[in-house]
Amino acid sequence: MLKKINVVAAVIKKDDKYLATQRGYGEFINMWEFPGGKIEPNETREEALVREIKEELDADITPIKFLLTVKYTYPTFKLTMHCYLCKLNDDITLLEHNAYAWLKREKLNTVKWLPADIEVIDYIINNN
Ligand SMILES: Nc1nc2c([nH]c(=O)n2[C@H]2C[C@H](O)[C@@H](COP(=O)(O)OP(=O)(O)OP(=O)(O)O)O2)c(=O)[nH]1
Repeated sequence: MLKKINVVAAVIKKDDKYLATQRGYGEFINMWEFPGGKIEPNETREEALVREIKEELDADITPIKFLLTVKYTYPTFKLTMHCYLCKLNDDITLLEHNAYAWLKREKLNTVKWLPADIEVIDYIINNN
């Protein structure tokens, strides 16, 4: 049995652009993602989102609405990722990532996303 990982991801939109961040460590280093991370026990998804963005980007966000849940099986784990549209209330400081980019909808495909994120990109392109 593959282990299961439950993650929240913040789709942060400012004007007509979306925030993409480039992983700075680990197995998927240099691939792009929506910032976020694992949900801890006794934490709501919204609480996990706010905590993770504070930890990773030193920024305060407000979750606005649930977008979609993506399920993806990696070679070593099964990922469930809950994605929320969020508003950024701060400037960001990269504490764990290598880089960030604000991408318009038509430029979302210009970075190398983690495989699970392709479905999120398709969702954004088709629902905005
Ligand atoms: N945050 C985030 N993780 C993603 C995305 N797409 C995707 O496949 N993942 C995977 C990569 C990681 O294996 C896992 C999330 O782990 P994480 O590394 O961000 O979580 P974390 O900070 O809580 O944990 P850790 O690395 O400190 O162990 O989900 C995404 O868009 N955002």
